[in-house]
Amino acid sequence: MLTLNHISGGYLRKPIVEDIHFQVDYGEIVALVGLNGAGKSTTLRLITGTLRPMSGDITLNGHEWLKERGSMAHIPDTPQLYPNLTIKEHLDFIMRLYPNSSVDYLNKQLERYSLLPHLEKYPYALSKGTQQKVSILLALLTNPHYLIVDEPFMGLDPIGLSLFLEDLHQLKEKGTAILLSTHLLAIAEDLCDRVVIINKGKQLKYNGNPSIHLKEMKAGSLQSVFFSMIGEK
Ligand SMILES: Nc1ncnc2c1ncn2[C@@H]1O[C@H](COP(=O)(O)OP(=O)(O)OP(=O)(O)O)[C@@H](O)[C@H]1O
Repeated sequence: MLTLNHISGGYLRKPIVEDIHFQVDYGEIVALVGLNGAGKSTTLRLITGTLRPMSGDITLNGHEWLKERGSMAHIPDTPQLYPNLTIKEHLDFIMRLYPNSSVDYLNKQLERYSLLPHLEKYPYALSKGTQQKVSILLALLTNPHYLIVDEPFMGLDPIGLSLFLEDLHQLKEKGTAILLSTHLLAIAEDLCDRVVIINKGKQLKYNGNPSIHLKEMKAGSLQSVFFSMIGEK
């Protein structure tokens, strides 16, 4: 499991998030939600190693983060593709780095996400949503034990969104621990097992718990619980 042990972190020595403490179990999908600027992306950057925690630590399966880092995949909010590589070259690169990736799976996914016409193109020639699909596929090909996804649903068209939701369900079934940040509370409510709320850099507690177990949530929708927890109407 992915464990955040009371981590704090930020930029230029200024803490943005403080004392964040929760876990994501294997086979579980957890959503990180909060208003703009609450600290969701900062928290995800601490987990993926783009930022170093100022205090606290992160463990993967009880081990030091660095030792297990290779089993984590990340889908950033803005696709980060290499400008000088075609889509096919990106895929070849990942297939070489992860020799256990399946060519059949790759071909199936290229077809499902309608990426076959784009293989010889460079990233700049693709729409944002198509770049997002490539970014998703690159992460899926690594067969991750931990998947960290920042705002995954925004650029996707309705077909891409439904395919990606299917893939997330499938990864969950296979036992991947999935953490995603989103503003789409209705999707989070449908898809996720638990929700962690961050407000102004602090993690809010729900009935004394570090997260909301959606199955056990009694009062109303996630949206109404979210608004009442952050103190908005
Ligand atoms: N690279 C950076 N340097 C300095 N401050 C930053 C940087 N990135 C984010 N911040 C600040 O950290 C705070 C939290 O930002 P963060 O991106 O983590 O929020 P978020 O919850 O992901 O917001 P959103 O929902 O708008 O994406 C904001 O005040 C933001 O201005």
